[in-house]
Amino acid sequence: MVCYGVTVTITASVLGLGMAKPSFLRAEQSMASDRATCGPPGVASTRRPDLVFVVNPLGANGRTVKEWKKLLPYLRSRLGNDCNICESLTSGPSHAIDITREAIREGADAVIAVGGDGTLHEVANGFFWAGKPVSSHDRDSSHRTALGLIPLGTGSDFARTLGWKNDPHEAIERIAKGLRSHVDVGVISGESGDYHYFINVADIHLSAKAGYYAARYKRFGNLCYVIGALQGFIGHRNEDLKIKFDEGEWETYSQVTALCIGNAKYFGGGMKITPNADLHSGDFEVVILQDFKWYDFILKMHKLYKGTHVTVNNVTSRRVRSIEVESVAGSSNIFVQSDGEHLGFLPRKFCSLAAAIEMIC
Ligand SMILES: Nc1ncnc2c1ncn2[C@@H]1O[C@H](COP(=O)(O)OP(=O)(O)OP(=O)(O)O)[C@@H](O)[C@H]1O
Repeated sequence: MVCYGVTVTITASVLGLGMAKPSFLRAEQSMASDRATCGPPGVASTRRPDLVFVVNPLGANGRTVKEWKKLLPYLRSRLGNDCNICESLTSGPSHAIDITREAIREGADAVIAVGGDGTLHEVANGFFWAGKPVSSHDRDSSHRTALGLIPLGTGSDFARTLGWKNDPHEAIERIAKGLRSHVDVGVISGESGDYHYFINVADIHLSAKAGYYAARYKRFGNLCYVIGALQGFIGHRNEDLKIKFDEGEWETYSQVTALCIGNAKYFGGGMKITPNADLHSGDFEVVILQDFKWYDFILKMHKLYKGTHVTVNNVTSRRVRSIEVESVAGSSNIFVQSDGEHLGFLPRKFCSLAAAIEMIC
């Protein structure tokens, strides 16, 4: 097995680069030190935890990898004595999914996304395969790989829900402490029968179209979301949508501008779009904006950032475990995005998977 594509070894113990076997995870069999700090506190272990860092070299328009390189000496000194560390740079979109699946199958203790929400999204997707959680070949059935995050992206919206600053040193401290907490994950299904997962916010129509365009302007930092929104407005029409909540009856929502499904609270570079979403609740907060005109966004922008928009006219908020959405007119061009990544178009179904991933918090 290749040690995850374009890979740089950090510790001498991280072996297996470009070799079929042994993999990097099997290479290190030494005993954990007395100062075991990379796993849950109080858990006695006879092995050093294996940590896989998945780095998007193009995250935040290249800033991610620059910051990461500066961080490496600190990472080595803080964790290298106690943990096996494997760094893996992604070679393109979706590569982080494959890296994560492989790492989990090989028994990694944690897979840590280094980058923005897109990288976190791909790593979270790597925890699943064909609708089921990925598990290790060799570790006992109680073993769970944890998901970690060093937020180094453009928006890094997921981290805001947890109150984390964009401070990589703080993130390394969290990893060193190794405290884990179960978080919910959303699963999206469509006509193709494939499953796709999200951990932050999935959204439909104008905001999803704006996100699609914003991705082209990441070089402008958070300004990309403004440019994306302006471009999204060109030719935009509010649409009537058919919605089914929690397997109930179909309801029609007229003139929907955007529909947002929050597993967490923020999107679009700091907009608190689903302010009551809770990663540990087992459900989503769904916020529907109806009949918004372009000037409504200007007038209500401050409310969207503060999360106080849910009480204004033409905004509905409700908690659901599942939601199915279709276009009334059968339009096949209503955008869907998940965690800021373009996913495709309606129809789609979204379900909450309670406590589906253990996250290093
Ligand atoms: N090596 C690569 N080459 C090109 N694209 C990549 C590569 N690795 C990952 N990607 C893609 O880069 C995209 C953005 O990554 P990421 O989310 O980390 O940064 P960002 O967009 O700057 O941050 P945020 O999503 O928080 O705004 C993702 O869609 C991912 O698929």
